[in-house]
Amino acid sequence: MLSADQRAEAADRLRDAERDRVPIPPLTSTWPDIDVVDAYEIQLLNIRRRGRPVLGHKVGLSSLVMQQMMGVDEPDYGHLLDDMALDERHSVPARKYCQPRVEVEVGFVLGADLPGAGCTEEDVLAATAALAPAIELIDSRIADWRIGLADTIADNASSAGFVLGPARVPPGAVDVRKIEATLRRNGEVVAEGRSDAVLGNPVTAVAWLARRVADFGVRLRAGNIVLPGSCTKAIDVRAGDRFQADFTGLGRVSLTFASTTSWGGVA
Ligand SMILES: C[C@H](O)CC(=O)C(=O)O
Repeated sequence: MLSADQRAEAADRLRDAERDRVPIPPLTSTWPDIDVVDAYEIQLLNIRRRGRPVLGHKVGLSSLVMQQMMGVDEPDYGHLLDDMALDERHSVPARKYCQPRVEVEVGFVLGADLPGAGCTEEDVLAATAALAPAIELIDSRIADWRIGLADTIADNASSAGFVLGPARVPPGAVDVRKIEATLRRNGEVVAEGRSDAVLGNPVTAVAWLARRVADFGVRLRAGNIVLPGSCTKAIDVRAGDRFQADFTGLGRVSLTFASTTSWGGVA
C-alpha cells in the first residue's frame, strides 16, 4: 500500500508522460508495494483532474490470453471520457499518443441504469439499448508496454480513445456470444476473433464492471458506453494506417491514423 503522497506522485508522473508523450518506467518497479487499490485511486486522481464528462467505461484483461499474460484472474477497468471519443470521418492525430494499439470490441450502449453490487447478466441484457461495433485505441504511458496489473490500472487501464460504428443493434437481434470479428489494416486481415473470447460472453464482462465500479461508489448509467474487452489480440498502430473492423450482425467501424507521428513512425 502506498502513502497519499506516493499516489499523488505516481498520478503526476502518468499525467506528465501522457502530456509529453514520454513513457515512464513501470510504477511496479518504482514502488514495488503498489497494490490494486492504490492503482484505482491513482487512476481516479487523474480522471478527476482532467475534469471531463465520463461517457462510460472500458473493461480490460477480460480475455483468457490477456489474463494469462498478466498472471491475473480478473479483469480491470478504466474510464471513457468525452475527449477520448474518436470519429470515423477524421484521421486521428497520432502524435497525441505514446505507443498506440487498436482492439476490436462489441460496444454496449446502456438504455437504463445498472445495479451495482449483485448486478447479473440478466440485468445487463435488460438494460442494454444497443450493441455497436467498436474499436478501442489503447496506449501505454509505461515504457515499452512493460505493464503489470497495477501499472495498467493506474494508467486508466491503458485506454486512450474509442470509436463506435454507425450500427445500433438490439441485444435480442444477435447472439452476443457468437459475433465474429475481423480486423483489417490497410485491407489486409491482421486479427480475427469471436466475442466469446471475452469471459465467455461480453455480457459477463459488463456485469463484472457494474459490480466492480460499485466498490468505488460508481454506478453505470443510462446512456453510458461500455467496452467489455477485446475479441482479438491488440495490433500496433503505424503512421498512416487505416483499420476496418467487421462484425457479424453489427457491421463495420473504421479508424484512420494521420501519416505523421511524434514517435518516429514513417508515413
Ligand atoms: C491493457 C489493456 O487493458 C488491454 C485491453 O484493453 C483488453 O484486454 O481489452
